[in-house]
Amino acid sequence: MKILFIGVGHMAGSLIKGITKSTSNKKYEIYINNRESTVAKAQELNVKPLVNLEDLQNEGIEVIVLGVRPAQLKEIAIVLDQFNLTNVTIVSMLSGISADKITEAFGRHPKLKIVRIMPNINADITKSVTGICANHYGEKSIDEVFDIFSNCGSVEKINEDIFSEFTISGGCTPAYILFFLKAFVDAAVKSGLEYQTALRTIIGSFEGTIANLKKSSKTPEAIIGEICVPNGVTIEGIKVFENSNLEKIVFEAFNKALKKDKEH
Ligand SMILES: NC(=O)C1=CN([C@@H]2O[C@H](COP(=O)(O)OP(=O)(O)OC[C@H]3O[C@@H](n4cnc5c(N)ncnc54)[C@H](OP(=O)(O)O)[C@@H]3O)[C@@H](O)[C@H]2O)C=CC1
Ligand SMILES: O=C(O)[C@@H]1CCC=N1
Repeated sequence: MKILFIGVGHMAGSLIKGITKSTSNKKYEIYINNRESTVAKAQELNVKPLVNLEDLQNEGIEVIVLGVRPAQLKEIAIVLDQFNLTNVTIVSMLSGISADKITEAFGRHPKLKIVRIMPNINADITKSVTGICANHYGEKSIDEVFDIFSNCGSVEKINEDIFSEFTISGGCTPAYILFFLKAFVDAAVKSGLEYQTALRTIIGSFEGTIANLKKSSKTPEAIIGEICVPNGVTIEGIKVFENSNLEKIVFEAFNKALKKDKEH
């Protein structure tokens, strides 16, 4: 299957690395277009450059993955709309842009097959959690698109009416988790730990805790209870989180991002 990625920045680059890393049977032929840097990026990622988008028909491209920013959809849709896209599936990773809005942008193709995905930046190490949904015409292609992105981690079918909520939960949380992790590293460094030691220690603690939670049947609250020795040390930090209403802060951050996603 021939797949063309248009717009190869952080997210599409991570997805391409994930797909090329885990596809052992050479099932996919990956092409990219990233304006002037098409050839250089193709070399870097070891995929094929498609410098002129007019060649997409001659090359027999079956799936076009849009990796541009939401604000760049219109300019790319105008270009693609000139071609016959009857046998092409458009895959969009654009946050907040509904399948209907994508169809609107492609004015000449009212029956465009559209599949939306919401991956995260961990795709290159095949650890993305990717949401997927399709419009009516794209339903026929959803399973093959599901298979493509299964090479980047797990994939969840999500109703489009809850796609924004998935976006914050799966797409944004890597940044929020790293923000939290960094705050701990900074605190440890301020307390006197050397930076690399602090980073190694906090990363190790995150990794171990997540692995433990995954294999355990216990809830996060139960494990917190086991760590907080009565009258011990950990509980003092938990009290600060509780008194500063950290949960409310997280809820507000989640909902602020959600509102923005729904505003598009
Ligand atoms: N970053 C993330 O973690 C996630 C991002 N997403 C979604 O992925 C999309 C891309 O995000 P991200 O990778 O972070 O953004 P980037 O800005 O890193 O990547 C966008 C890329 O598109 C290229 N581009 C822009 N216009 C065109 C065009 N007309 N033709 C060809 N290439 C073009 C840019 O090239 P140039 O360098 O020349 O400007 C750039 O390389 C967004 O829609 C976002 O919502 C989804 C989930 C997670
Ligand atoms: O910040 C963004 O808009 C994108 C969508 C999900 C993660 N990054």
